[in-house]
Amino acid sequence: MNDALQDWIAEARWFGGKGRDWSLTGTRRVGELPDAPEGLRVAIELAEVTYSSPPSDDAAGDDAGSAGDTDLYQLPLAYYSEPQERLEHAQVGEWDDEDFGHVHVYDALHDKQAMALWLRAFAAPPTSTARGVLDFHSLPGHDLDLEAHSTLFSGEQSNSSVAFGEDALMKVFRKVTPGVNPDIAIHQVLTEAGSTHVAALYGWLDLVDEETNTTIQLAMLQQFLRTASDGWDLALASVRNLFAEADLHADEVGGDFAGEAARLGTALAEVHADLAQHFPVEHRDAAAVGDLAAAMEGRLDAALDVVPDLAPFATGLRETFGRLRELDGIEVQQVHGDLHLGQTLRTARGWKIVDFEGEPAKPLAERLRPDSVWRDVAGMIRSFDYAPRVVALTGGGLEPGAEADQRDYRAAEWSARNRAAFLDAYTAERGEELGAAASRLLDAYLADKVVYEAVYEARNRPGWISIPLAALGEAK
Ligand SMILES: Nc1ncnc2c1ncn2[C@@H]1O[C@H](COP(=O)(O)OP(=O)(O)O)[C@@H](O)[C@H]1O
Ligand SMILES: O=P(O)(O)O[C@H]1O[C@H](CO)[C@@H](O[C@H]2O[C@H](CO)[C@@H](O)[C@H](O)[C@H]2O)[C@H](O)[C@H]1O
Repeated sequence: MNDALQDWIAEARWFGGKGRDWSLTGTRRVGELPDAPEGLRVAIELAEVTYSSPPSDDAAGDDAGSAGDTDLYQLPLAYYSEPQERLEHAQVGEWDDEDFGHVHVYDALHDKQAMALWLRAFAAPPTSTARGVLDFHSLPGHDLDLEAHSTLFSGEQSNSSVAFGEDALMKVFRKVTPGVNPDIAIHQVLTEAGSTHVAALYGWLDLVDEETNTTIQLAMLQQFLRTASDGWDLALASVRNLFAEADLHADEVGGDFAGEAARLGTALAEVHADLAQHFPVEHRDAAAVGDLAAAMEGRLDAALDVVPDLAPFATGLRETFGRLRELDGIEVQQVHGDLHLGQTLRTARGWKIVDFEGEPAKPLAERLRPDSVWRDVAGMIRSFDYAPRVVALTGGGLEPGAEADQRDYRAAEWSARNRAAFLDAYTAERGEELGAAASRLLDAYLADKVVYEAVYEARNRPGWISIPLAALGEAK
């Protein structure tokens, strides 16, 4: 196998197999972009990664699989006959290619020349492409700016996003699976329903894979919310303002977030209503709710192996999950599935919610399964708990002379204030009170999310493991 390609995948921030033993067991060229200039070929490869060991554990929502499992990753590559100095930072390697001869290979997403081919293909879908069938779809109602230059986003992402000028944003899905991509399906439905809470979908790219007789959704093109502010950043700024004025209450400080939290609650309720109208709403009977409780208990069992510090909270958590068994049944529908403040963008025209892919580590079938709306509500509420704790942990904004316990008091006040504003607005928009059954469900989803976070932090940000543990300690 191609060692350069394997090394490059291993280092990529979107590669989800880090920390496991794996190897590149195959690459398949599934499509070539038409109309490349002389000296350049641009192709999409599917790389098959095979794991040689099971994951070290199997905890809380992390479906890393077992030995022998494979994942497919999408690699758009630019093949140049001559080296490209301007693309040195995006170099994959240099080798003899069966079709293209001796080539200098670069990550195509960094290359403005290569990305222009994608944009043109969306604007005027080619009838066929060399190898495989790359099927470019465009929704009516938006003329793409074909002069726009591409810029690759640099954030920590599980996929790769490329902005085209100020006009459009293309998200290239990295780990791909045959079948419907929920991000595309949900954006399409919400765009066509006229929702004001998502970035409008402009188009998407399917691979009609003749070898396996399946369709794989490769990329999504949507409205670029260029001037939007990230909800997480806004929340942190609000907390810092509060900490800098330790004598004042959250509602007395400039930058109070409660109005935004309420608008977020309304936006989420509107999105849930649109999703309920356009995707199936199902009833889960008491037995199915028992299965939900059992799944949460199972995730806790697995999490205890990874985070032994969860042990003192296990009995209380089991009681919270067990109380689900007293419910007669619940309604489920299409939801976001992985909602937190980092998935929200504040624009001049209100809040937008992004990334409807669900938890990327979960298998596709699970991500498409209807779930309770309270999963999304719980996700946001956990974010309101995280924000002040993160500011405190990272030493943010404590006024000289202020006591840490005063700051902790303020932190709890900030979380409670925004949780209440969000929840009140959410239930008001749905036209219902938070009844006993909903409250029980919300508590269970909150507990399930904290358990998930303990594992997530242990694996990814051990310095932050105190955040979910402290939340559990205070709830005890
Ligand atoms: N339409 C958009 N306009 C501007 N920024 C966006 C848009 N959609 C997402 N983003 C930002 O791009 C980043 C990655 O988006 P996301 O959909 O969460 O990708 P991933 O699936 O890789 O996690 C986030 O910081 C998000 O705020
Ligand atoms: O954005 P992703 O879909 O990859 O979600 C994962 O990473 C999130 C962190 O970026 C993580 O969220 C947790 O930390 C957030 C602050 O960084 C906080 O706002 C969330 O409430 C908290 O759950 C998320 O759990 C994980 O799935």
